[in-house]
Amino acid sequence: MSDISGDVSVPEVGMSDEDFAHRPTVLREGTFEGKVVLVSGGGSGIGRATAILLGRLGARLVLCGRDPGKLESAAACLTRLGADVSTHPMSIRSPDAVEALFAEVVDRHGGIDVLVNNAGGQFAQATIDIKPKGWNAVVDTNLNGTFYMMQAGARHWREVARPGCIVNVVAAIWRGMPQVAHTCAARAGVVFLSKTVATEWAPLNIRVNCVAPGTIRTEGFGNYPREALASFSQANPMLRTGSAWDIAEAIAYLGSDAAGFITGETLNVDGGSQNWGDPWFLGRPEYFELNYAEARLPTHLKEQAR
Ligand SMILES: CCCCCCCCCCC/C=C/C(=O)SCCNC(=O)CCNC(=O)[C@H](O)C(C)(C)COP(=O)(O)OP(=O)(O)OC[C@H]1O[C@@H](n2cnc3c(N)ncnc32)[C@H](O)[C@@H]1OP(=O)(O)O
Ligand SMILES: NC(=O)C1=CN([C@@H]2O[C@H](COP(=O)(O)OP(=O)(O)OC[C@H]3O[C@@H](n4cnc5c(N)ncnc54)[C@H](OP(=O)(O)O)[C@@H]3O)[C@@H](O)[C@H]2O)C=CC1
Repeated sequence: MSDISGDVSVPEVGMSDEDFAHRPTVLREGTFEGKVVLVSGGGSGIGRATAILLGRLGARLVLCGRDPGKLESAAACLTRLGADVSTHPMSIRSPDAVEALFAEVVDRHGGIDVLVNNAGGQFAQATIDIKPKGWNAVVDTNLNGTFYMMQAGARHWREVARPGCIVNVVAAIWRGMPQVAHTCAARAGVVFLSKTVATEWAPLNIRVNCVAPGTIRTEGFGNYPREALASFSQANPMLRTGSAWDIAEAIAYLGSDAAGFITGETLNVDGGSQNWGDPWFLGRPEYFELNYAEARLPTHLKEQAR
């Protein structure tokens, strides 16, 4: 599949395992040799691409997520590529499940070197309509779940007195994200949690950074209506979506020794969405049409225009 969709209507979804297995990378073979890397949400999309890239670079992989089938399928691919991999079905929303995960991984692999907190997700809804249960589900996954994983990682590294590294996948939230306010708030929480613990945990030799993707074509796109997908290609000045590989390479960089003096940072991999463009998760409301005529202006703006 081409890197540039060239189609500003609806982007194609996803690169294949075959692409991930063979795509050239600037990262040196053996960069992660001897390292154990835990990737949450490693069964699909960005997490899967990251696991395959790191596996190619020598990492031993630990994949977690809720769906055992997705994890097994990713593990089969990694095994074919010669990587050592274990899978752990669980939800990051359960602090007990997170604790059990770390115990299992330490038991099986002897420890963890890099933690990639990629698991997450949301649903699109106007903020005014979000119910408490929906708000809590999204905050619980993206903020609380990520916190449990980060804290478990830090406790592990403190206990074994070994250096650690955390890379959190957030989103390019810097101008707000209409129609997904819950995830915007949760990701902002993760960014500032990361900045905070980057300082608190520096004495433990733990680095903490984030990668903020713009619109990246993955299986996750299947959760959004066609109108949203059309806007995803128009959410940045490059007028295209990114690939899971774009994010995997950024995660690999921040997780490697090449980024040894970087902590508390957020790397945007978003095609410039901070500067121009806007994704609409339910489609663009009429109010925000760019070529509106005065006749379509809402009453308060018509009055101002007179
Ligand atoms: C301005 C410049 C910006 C630049 C660019 C910024 C970057 C843009 C980002 C681009 C696009 C992002 C894409 C992705 O993130 S792809 C990854 C997507 N994957 C997912 O989102 C996973 C799918 N989602 C979920 O699994 C769920 O949403 C959820 C996270 C909530 C899972 O939790 P849980 O399993 O507990 O959820 P439930 O299904 O039980 O639902 C709980 C309650 O949540 C409410 N809800 C859930 N779904 C919906 C919906 N579709 N609509 C409305 N409400 C929903 C509801 O209250 C549920 O409870 P009830 O069912 O009892 O009512
Ligand atoms: N694609 C994009 O445009 C963007 C994506 N992101 C974020 O990047 C991350 C990866 O998304 P992407 O690869 O695109 O989409 P996916 O939907 O493929 O990935 C989300 C992953 O998170 C896992 N997950 C969700 N909830 C939980 C949970 N409670 N416990 C454990 N695992 C969980 C899912 O696995 P399972 O279902 O098996 O639990 C899945 O593998 C997400 O956090 C997403 O929100 C951010 C900005 C843009």
